[in-house]
Amino acid sequence: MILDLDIGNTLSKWRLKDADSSEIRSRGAVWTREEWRPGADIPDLDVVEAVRISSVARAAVLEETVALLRRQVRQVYVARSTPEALGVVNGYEEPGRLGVDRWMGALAGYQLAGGCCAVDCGSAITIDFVLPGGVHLGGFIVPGLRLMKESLKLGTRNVAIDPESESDALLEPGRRTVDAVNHGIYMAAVSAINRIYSEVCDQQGVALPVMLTGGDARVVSRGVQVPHAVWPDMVYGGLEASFPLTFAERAGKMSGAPRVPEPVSLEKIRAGLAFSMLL
Ligand SMILES: Nc1ncnc2c1ncn2[C@@H]1O[C@H](COP(=O)(O)OP(=O)(O)O)[C@@H](O)[C@H]1O
Ligand SMILES: CC(C)(COP(=O)(O)O)[C@@H](O)C(=O)NCCC(=O)O
Ligand SMILES: [K+]
Repeated sequence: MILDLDIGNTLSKWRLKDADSSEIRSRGAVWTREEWRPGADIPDLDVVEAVRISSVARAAVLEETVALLRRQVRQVYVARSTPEALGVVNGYEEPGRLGVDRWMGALAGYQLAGGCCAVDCGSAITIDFVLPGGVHLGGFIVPGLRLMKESLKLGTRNVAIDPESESDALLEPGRRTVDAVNHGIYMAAVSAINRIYSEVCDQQGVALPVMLTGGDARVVSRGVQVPHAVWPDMVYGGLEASFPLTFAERAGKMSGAPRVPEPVSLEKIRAGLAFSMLL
């Protein structure tokens, strides 16, 4: 079995992948807000022959985790943001400072669709761009839905936006605090994504395929106007591409990769931007 770990600022996600059949056998998440207890809730390591890790937690947490895993698992691979990988050139002035979850997402997106806009809706919402030739432009970082809500300190942090709610309903002015907050932050997040996507495609003269991942991907998806795919395993896809272990992975296959819809034409994107400027 292969254990894939995606340690984020809010949740540490794991999945167990069968190295022979490529099937995902189990998955889970550990709430890791303030501190991550290495090893907690992680499946039985006896069956694990390799671990792949993407972590944006504090360095000490990662070190502790790796030390603990190394005692029981022979192969431990830790992803790092590098100046170049898999045909993608990191756009950061200091490539190592790009969040490794963003780098994994960008690599996975490029492997799947060529140039892409990779959006990760977690503690933060990150929006990264890779051009068809593999140039990563850098990206945008916006507070995530939960962070925005918490920062208001209005006691609404634990009332989540209903993932089934129509984005039209979320456009209406709220008539109680919880709705005003939920509708407000939702609009802040999706408006930012829609606008940023259009601006960058316009600047670069290319319509890019869009993919969304992260804990809030499903709800954010309802407000993203352009064609896009939701890809819960996008960060894991970057780990598979960076450290291919199975036959399928060596052939470039990432499990759970979605079909990515064709982007709308650049003319349409530009018309949309021009229209919003007139208002
Ligand atoms: N069941 C859930 N538990 C925790 N957070 C959830 C859940 N469902 C959706 N979320 C949202 O997902 C976010 C965490 O997403 P995730 O992509 O795992 O973040 P990170 O990578 O920053 O840890 C939370 O901030 C919250 O807004
Ligand atoms: C921006 C992030 C906090 C997002 O992390 P997440 O919301 O997935 O927990 C993370 O990618 C990070 O710590 N990045 C380093 C700074 C940067 O990417 O510029
Ligand atoms: K994120």
